[in-house]
Amino acid sequence: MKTYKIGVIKGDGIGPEIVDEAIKVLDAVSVAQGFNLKYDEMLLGGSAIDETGVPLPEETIQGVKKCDAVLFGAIGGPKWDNLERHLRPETGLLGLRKEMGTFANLRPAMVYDELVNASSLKPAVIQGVDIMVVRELTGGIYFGQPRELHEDEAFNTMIYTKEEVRRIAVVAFDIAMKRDKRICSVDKANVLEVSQFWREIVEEVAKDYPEVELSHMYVDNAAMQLIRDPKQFDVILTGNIFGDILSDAASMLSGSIGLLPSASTGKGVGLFEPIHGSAPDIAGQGIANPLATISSASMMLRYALNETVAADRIDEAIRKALAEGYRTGDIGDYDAKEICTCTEMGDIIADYASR
Ligand SMILES: NC(=O)C1=CN([C@@H]2O[C@H](COP(=O)(O)OP(=O)(O)OC[C@H]3O[C@@H](n4cnc5c(N)ncnc54)[C@H](O)[C@@H]3O)[C@@H](O)[C@H]2O)C=CC1
Ligand SMILES: CC(C)CC(=O)C(=O)O
Ligand SMILES: [Mg+2]
Repeated sequence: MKTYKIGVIKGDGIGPEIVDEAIKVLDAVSVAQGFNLKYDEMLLGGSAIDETGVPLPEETIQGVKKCDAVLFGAIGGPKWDNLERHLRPETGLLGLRKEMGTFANLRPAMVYDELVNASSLKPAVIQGVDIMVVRELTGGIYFGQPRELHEDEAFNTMIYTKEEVRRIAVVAFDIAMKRDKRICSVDKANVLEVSQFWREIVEEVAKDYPEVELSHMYVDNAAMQLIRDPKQFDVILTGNIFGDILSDAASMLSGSIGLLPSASTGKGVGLFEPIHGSAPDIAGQGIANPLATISSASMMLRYALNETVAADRIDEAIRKALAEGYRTGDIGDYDAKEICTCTEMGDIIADYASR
């Protein structure tokens, strides 16, 4: 029987709760589909600081390299807020992404038909929304040097090399070729030189994809257009910080940030994680929505392990649960038959996915 080695990083806050549910679902589909998953748990973020003194232990850096894919929850929280920057949990995640070379963060923003009433936007505006945000993940202002914090001033650097822009643009164009063949590249080229540079390179790459329609949009307008008329977008190609912000905004089309998954791919092993953070405000209460993480596990099966039938089973199980009115509290105001805990939602998806 085929066996895959999965790195598991539960993290902090709601991380352990939501990852446990994703594992439950993975176990159910792997039995149903006849393959084995072997899990190797690793530390990152706040829990790593507590146990080892650093947010990204060497053991984790080495451990992920030996896996077929890595499933990740989320890190961070107020407990670690007063540490110096290089010791903060988030630094560990940035470091891990860099170490793994996962420069392409794919963040689908889709609206489930079953949840068209879950958004504060009109159903006519959001029904059928299916956007793929392609976010550059290992460059830009989150990584640029110099970066310094002093008493009287502080600064960061937004920097992109030609190769960094080219390779993420290629990913976006390749994805667009399998979709509606439309890319909107989002930047701030009216103000930032780095965005002018970004545009020029994206235009260069576009020459190799004559079938793809390329447009450009400033990020402030893009934030507005996402809410005004999201269906105008197919693939959104953008940099690290803009993609981070726009994908959180796009989650409100779907109804909750607790629904949207992501896949980070690039040079080797992929990292699969929900787009949200560790939600310390609801951690430990059993009310987190595990669907974003369960969907991330589905992306892992599809993109990293090529287990497409198992991934389809999970996606269908999620739709079925939503269609039958099962809701966690974050989407509980809309067409709910039953409000579920995090664990109950995991049980339902695992059950449906295994049938
Ligand atoms: N990938 C990661 O590990 C990320 C970590 N963070 C970290 O997470 C911590 C909290 O950050 P926030 O800005 O509050 O963002 P957040 O995404 O953790 O939470 C924002 C809001 O969404 C809600 N929420 C998030 N996930 C949910 C889920 N699955 N089900 C139901 N509700 C959910 C939270 O309760 C909160 O009200 C910080 O330490 C931050 O640095 C933030 C973003 C990404
Ligand atoms: C916590 C940060 C390192 C990143 C972030 O917010 C994200 O990737 O969504
Ligand atoms: Mg974010």
